[in-house]
Amino acid sequence: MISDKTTVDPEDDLDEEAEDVSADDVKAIIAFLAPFCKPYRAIFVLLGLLVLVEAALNFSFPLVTQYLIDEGLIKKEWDALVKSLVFMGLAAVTVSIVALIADYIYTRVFSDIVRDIRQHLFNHVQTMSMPFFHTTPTGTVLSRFSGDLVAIEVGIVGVVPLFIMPFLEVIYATILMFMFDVWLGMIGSLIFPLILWWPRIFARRAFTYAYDKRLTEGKLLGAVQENVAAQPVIKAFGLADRARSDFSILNTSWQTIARRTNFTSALVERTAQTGLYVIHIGVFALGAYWAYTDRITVGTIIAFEGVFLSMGYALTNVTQYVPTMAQAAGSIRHLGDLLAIKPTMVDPPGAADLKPFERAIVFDDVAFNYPGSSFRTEGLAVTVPKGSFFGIVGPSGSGKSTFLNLLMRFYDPTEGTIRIDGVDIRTVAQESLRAQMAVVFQESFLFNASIADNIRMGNPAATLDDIHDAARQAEVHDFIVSLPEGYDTLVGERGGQLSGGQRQRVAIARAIVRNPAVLILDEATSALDAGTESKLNDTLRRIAETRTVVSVTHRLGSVTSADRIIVLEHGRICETGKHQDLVARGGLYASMWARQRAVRQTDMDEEEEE
Ligand SMILES: Nc1ncnc2c1ncn2[C@@H]1O[C@H](COP(=O)(O)OP(=O)(O)OP(=O)(O)O)[C@@H](O)[C@H]1O
Repeated sequence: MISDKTTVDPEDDLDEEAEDVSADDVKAIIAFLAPFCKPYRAIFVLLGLLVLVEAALNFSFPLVTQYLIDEGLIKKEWDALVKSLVFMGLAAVTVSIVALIADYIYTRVFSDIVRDIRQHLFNHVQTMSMPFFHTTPTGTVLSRFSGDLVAIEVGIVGVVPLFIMPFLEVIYATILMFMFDVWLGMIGSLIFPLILWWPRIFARRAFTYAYDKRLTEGKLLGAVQENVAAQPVIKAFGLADRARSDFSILNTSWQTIARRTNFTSALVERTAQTGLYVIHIGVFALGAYWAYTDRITVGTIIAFEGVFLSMGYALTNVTQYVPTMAQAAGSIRHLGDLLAIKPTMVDPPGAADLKPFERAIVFDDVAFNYPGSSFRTEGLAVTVPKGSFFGIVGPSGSGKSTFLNLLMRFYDPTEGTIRIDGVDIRTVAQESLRAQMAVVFQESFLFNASIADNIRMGNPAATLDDIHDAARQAEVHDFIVSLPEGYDTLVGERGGQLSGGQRQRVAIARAIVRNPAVLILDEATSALDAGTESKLNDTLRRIAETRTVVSVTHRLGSVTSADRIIVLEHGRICETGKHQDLVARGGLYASMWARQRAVRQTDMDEEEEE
């Protein structure tokens, strides 16, 4: 089983060798698409029938043409003339109607299938555990939804008009050519090696260039993405000229590659067309001579001519579709790889819900290390009684957020257990565990929605009053009502329309409205000014009276009233106790406290001097 610790390789995004389709590729395409096509099988049967009707009518046209010319025009038989013209008229109308219905059906059904694949992929990503998101670059996941899905869409939307129909056309055209005249049929068949193999001389090179072009386009997009994200740094450090010149170098290299790619692609088409012309002239000259010497009829050479040309175009379509199918096959492989990744944090079969929190959270000699990381936390043995205010402090990188990751079961301990009211959290449904918790993360991520909606995400059942109340407690209500749109204000992408402190307070309101049994704060007040932080700390202390609060912080001032504080250093608990005890002990906590007080004193002195 592949676990979601496995990363999806971004290099897989492009398939240099994907200009051809092997039998395995075809099998893989069918195996992948079959479950998505299954719900539409009745429509596929109908589509197959329509395509066959269209093909059969197309097949009859050259035969009727031959009959019209030989019998109706050359022998001047009125009956034959009328019959063939009426048949042609009716057939043309029928073919047009049938083709139109088939077009409607296949475009509709294939867009349904692409929609289903996209939804399936999105649903799958929702099931992934946190290790997947920590180890897989965002761009890689995004490219599955953009480049790969587009390649699949282009591949499957083209399958009827660019593959199935031309393929049928090639079959019946070959039969007709031999029916008209075996020798002409044999000469006409020279078109197969010509169109199928000749362009391949250039096709490989064209494909390598196209691969280079896609790589360069990827780099260009990456450069634009980085540039937009880095605008504050670019402006502040005056890096615009450098950005322009870096981009221009990349853009010029794209232009060179694009020129080569487009010309080579044109060459591929041109060689096929030139070959077609050469054989066409040969066949036509020979046919004309044989018609002149009465070896074949005039109707035969004219009908043969039409069949030969349409077969040439059909073959060209099929050959040009092969690389499209190859790209789709590569993309299907990428999606298959992603879909094969299984979540690592799964609920055991029939896992019961965690009962409402009653007594205590216990870390029983827990140890953990991130996959592939040298950081290790161990010896975590703590008890957080219900209703307590629990502080976690320590230097940067000491493992504070890791403690929270374990508590929320984003990761499982490698040793020891975490129990809530005596129940190992690995044995209960994850959703029920997290339903009792609310978190304010270090990065206050807001969704691109209104402030009210962002707060409501904490609790979909919250009324407007609940939302206002939570915002009041988070010290952000006054600010929100001062905005022209109030609670309906859109916060922009990632909450970019708000300041860091405002975002943080909206995130705190989102956690409060959830009314959780356990409130988890990861540097929840880091972006706030001293005044707001102190008011918010009062709120958090009040909240802690009725529920459990686990707070990770650098600012020791926020945990002075904690019932218990643990001090982490290099992943281990080095001190534990209440604020006064820890200060009195004179260890790491005391020195951190002294440093923070000294900084605060200096700030206050400077303010007084001003
Ligand atoms: N997803 C991850 N994969 C691998 N290593 C990680 C991951 N997350 C954190 N680490 C590593 O684990 C160590 C502890 O990180 P953690 O975020 O728990 O520290 P912290 O005490 O919260 O730090 P800070 O105060 O700077 O937020 C760090 O060395 C970090 O590099």
